[in-house]
Amino acid sequence: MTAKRAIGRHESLADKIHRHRGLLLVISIPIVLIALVLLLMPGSSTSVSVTMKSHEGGSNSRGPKNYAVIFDAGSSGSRVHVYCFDQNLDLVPLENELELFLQLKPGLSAYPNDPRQSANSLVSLLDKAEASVPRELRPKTPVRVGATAGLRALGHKASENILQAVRELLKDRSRLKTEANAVTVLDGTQEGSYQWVTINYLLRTLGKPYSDTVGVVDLGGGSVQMAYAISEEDAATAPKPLEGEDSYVREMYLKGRKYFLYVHSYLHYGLLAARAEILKVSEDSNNPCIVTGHSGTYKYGGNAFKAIGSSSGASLDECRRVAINALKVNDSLCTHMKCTFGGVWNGGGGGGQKKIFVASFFFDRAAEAGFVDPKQPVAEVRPLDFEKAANKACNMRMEEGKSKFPRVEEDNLPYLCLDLVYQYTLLVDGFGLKPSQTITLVKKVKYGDYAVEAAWPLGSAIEAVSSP
Ligand SMILES: O=c1[nH]cnc2c1ncn2[C@@H]1O[C@H](COP(=O)(O)OP(=O)(O)O)[C@@H](O)[C@H]1O
Ligand SMILES: [Ca+2]
Repeated sequence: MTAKRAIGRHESLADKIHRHRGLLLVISIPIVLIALVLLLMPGSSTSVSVTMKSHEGGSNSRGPKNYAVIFDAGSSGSRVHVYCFDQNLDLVPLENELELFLQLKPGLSAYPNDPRQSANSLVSLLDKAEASVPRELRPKTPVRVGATAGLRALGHKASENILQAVRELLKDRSRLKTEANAVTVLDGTQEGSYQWVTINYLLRTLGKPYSDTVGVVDLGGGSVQMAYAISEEDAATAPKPLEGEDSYVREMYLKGRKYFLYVHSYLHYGLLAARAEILKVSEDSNNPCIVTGHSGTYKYGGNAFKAIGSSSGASLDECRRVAINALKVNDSLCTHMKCTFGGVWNGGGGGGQKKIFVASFFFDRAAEAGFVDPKQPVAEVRPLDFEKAANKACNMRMEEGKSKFPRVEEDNLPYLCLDLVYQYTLLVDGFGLKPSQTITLVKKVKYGDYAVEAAWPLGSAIEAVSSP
């Protein structure tokens, strides 16, 4: 025994390798095979953006509670979400809600020439978010800032200056942990996949077969995303993306299952960007989408557009035609099996798109138009509800607005016909939904006794607390 131990202690590395060669061979064969498969995979898909391990064994080496602070630097406003997860990656309450959620307007991109002021617009959110994390956990708590369409559209130099100012703000003012790449412009497919993770996490469909998951649409101010899980066979036939675009399919491991996620983000097709596209068409004259009695200018992305209603009234049909043109639905660019619009592959449909959860401006406008209850977290509607409301909005005069649509914000009233027509057109002509198909408009998703905002930052938080 003693002799053996003595030998073991003085064994050289070469001896060890020799002694364990059988074991090493067994371990290395699958590693080499996996590496080969990864190398040979077609260029149509990128792998793992959100890795969420199954935590059944409670193998998380961190403390019992993990906080994450995620800033959503959206084109129309900035928001912060603070979440707290237990070891099983379940959300646990912070005080009496499952998240801290705060928001303000305008967004970072409203200060294109003043990076410091842009970054400082986050101070009040940062201070309150940090205060909600227990003092001793702050240095272990990741903070991320994800900017979306607003900074994407601003161009590289201006947006990088703003992000740098935000990095400095976090360093100077906060004790939260900033990982490398914590402050970035999210690419559109990342934003779409986080949104899909958020909603399916809250619905507890992650880990189930892909056809039990739900698809998501997120209509922001600057861009719109669609994401849904597809079969491995469909993923294999994904066309190559257009030049300069991200690939169509992301592979993700979530709760022990591999998903092939079709995801696409359409930059410049967000609701506020679409208003500009639609107003451009009429230049200095009347626009068929603007409510009668309004004459003004619409500002977007540093440009101003005339927004003048015709004295004979807005027209649903004419406005539809302009919106369809703006979407480039019948674009000759479509070289794939089937396209949505603008030459983009539609993902092939299938089980992961049977149920669609539609978020952000879809919910907000439906609430303002009065066909969903803003106090409810979700509402089941059909695209034709948008058309019906559009018909009413396009046929009113400005002075009737308050009585016909009491919930509409004053600034939105001249554009209510335009917004509702665009939303209907996007769903039906763009994404190819039937006007009568039931879809779920979502603001929040019920999770146990609570309701959580249906927004991409939760997907990012899940990644932040589950990555090594
Ligand atoms: O966390 C959220 N909860 C509810 N609504 C949200 C949340 N985040 C964004 N929104 C909604 O998204 C819309 C604005 O989109 P945003 O400013 O994020 O544009 P972007 O995504 O194109 O950058 C608004 O209707 C806003 O209310
Ligand atoms: Ca957004």
